[in-house]
Amino acid sequence: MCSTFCSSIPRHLNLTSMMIMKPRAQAITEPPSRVGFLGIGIMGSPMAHNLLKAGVDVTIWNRTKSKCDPLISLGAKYKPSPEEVAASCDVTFAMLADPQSALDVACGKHGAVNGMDSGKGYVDVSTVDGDTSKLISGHIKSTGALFLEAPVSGSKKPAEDGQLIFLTAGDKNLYDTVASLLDIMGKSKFYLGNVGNGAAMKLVVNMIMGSMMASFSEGLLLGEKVGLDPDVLVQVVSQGAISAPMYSIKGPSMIQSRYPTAFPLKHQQKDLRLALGLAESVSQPTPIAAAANELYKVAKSHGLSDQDFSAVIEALKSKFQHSETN
Ligand SMILES: NC(=O)C1=CN([C@@H]2O[C@H](COP(=O)(O)OP(=O)(O)OC[C@H]3O[C@@H](n4cnc5c(N)ncnc54)[C@H](OP(=O)(O)O)[C@@H]3O)[C@@H](O)[C@H]2O)C=CC1
Ligand SMILES: O=CCCC(=O)O
Repeated sequence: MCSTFCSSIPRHLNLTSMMIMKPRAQAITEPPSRVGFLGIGIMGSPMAHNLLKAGVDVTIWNRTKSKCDPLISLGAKYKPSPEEVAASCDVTFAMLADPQSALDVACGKHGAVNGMDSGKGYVDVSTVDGDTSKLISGHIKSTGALFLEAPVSGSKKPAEDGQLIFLTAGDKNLYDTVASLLDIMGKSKFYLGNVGNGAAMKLVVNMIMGSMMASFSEGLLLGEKVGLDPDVLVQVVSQGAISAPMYSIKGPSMIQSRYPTAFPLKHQQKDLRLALGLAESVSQPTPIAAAANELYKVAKSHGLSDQDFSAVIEALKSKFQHSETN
């Protein structure tokens, strides 16, 4: 029985991966007593808030200080640099926009590396490529500290609800140490082995998601042009084999040309770009993701970077198609 089951698991995941569902009880077992959080944006803010609500001693930093104010008023401590946060905490989380900002905050002037030491840990939950993650890991580990990459699946609402999915890789000791913190912020966590595997898993998942949203956008607009009721189309899609929460959650507002930001379009395009780089590195053809990436680039060029990624549908509307060809 086991050999049949085990042989159905991809070989590279078989020995190093495991998924642990969130235990029902939320008890914290020996958590790090002082936790840092760098990057208080759409995701970082609710994640740090959930730690605070669970009674964790949280110290925060954000490039734009004003975004820290609501959490400070709820009891978070504040330090004026990543270095000072890392120096004052046992474990520091980072939720930054992209590879460059993740690198700057970890390794730049007054970066977290300067405050790290043996006995401390750094958990990067930003979505970056494997090479960036390995670079940050190398700098952190050169101080004697431990490193875990832990990008998340799930958006603003799951972050608020403590329902994220952590895709972790790196130091298993640190994974074990922060497990109870991940359980506060998420509903499940995967440990995937060496640094780079968490980033790769995240990029593959978001590559699929970006293409799905682009395809959904085409379907909505085609349906509308041939006279179908878009609300009924969303219902039909939501009940069949291609049903995905994303369609029923985003569809109704897309029909009204509204894109309240949960996952910024610029970050989805960044993830497609990084996923295409990953595919290139192993000569894997990804023509659908490449076409989707072009669409997100068009949307960005029309000022939609900070809208939700569902705004990619705008890039398919005739006003934008015409301006592209004129
Ligand atoms: N939103 C979502 O649904 C999800 C996002 N992600 C990923 O999580 C990460 C954060 O996303 P999200 O919270 O949505 O994004 P936001 O744009 O809301 O937050 C980005 C954060 O990065 C900081 N930042 C950006 N550039 C720099 C820089 N040069 N130096 C220092 N700090 C910088 C921002 O600081 P400042 O406030 O000063 O601009 C902010 O704290 C991204 O990697 C994204 O791909 C993953 C899962 C879901
Ligand atoms: O990186 C963003 C992912 C958003 C989601 O998983 O819903």
